[in-house]
Amino acid sequence: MEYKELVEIANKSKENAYVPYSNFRVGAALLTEEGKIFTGCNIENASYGGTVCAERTALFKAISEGYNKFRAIAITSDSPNLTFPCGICRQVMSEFGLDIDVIVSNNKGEYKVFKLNELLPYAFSSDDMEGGM
Ligand SMILES: O=c1ccn([C@H]2C[C@H](O)[C@@H](CO)O2)c(=O)[nH]1
Ligand SMILES: [Zn+2]
Repeated sequence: MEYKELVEIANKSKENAYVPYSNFRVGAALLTEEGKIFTGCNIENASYGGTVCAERTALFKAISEGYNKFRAIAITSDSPNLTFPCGICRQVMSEFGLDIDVIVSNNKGEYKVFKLNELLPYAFSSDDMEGGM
C-alpha cells in the first residue's frame, strides 16, 4: 500500500464528516498489519466535548471489528497546512503501539510521515502505573 493512496482514501472519508460547529472536515485512513483499511471522519456534537476526531473514529471502528495491530494512519483536512492528530488521539493511538507511521497531509495531497513516538515522546502507558492497579 502506497501512502499516497492511503492519503487519498483519508481524503474521501472526510466527505462524511459531521461538522456543523467547526465546519472543519477531517478524514483518516488506518492501515492494519493485515492490510485492511478502516476509515474515519470527525463527528461533532452540540455538547462539544462529545466530539470524536477522525483518527479515533477509524481506530475504534478497527478495534471493534477485532483489529488492533496497525502499520499506518493517514490524516487529512481541507487545510493548506498539514493536519496533525490532536493530543488525545496521539495518546489513544499509543495504546496500540508507538511504532505506527502517522501520515499528515494537506488539501493538496502533500504529506509527511512521522513515527507516533516522534509525535508523542515520553508517552504515558500502563508501565507508568506502578503503585496502582
Ligand atoms: O487531528 C484532528 C484535529 C481536529 N479534529 C476535529 C475535531 C473537531 O471536530 C474539529 C476542530 O477541532 O476537527 C480531528 O478530527 N482531527
Ligand atoms: Zn484527535
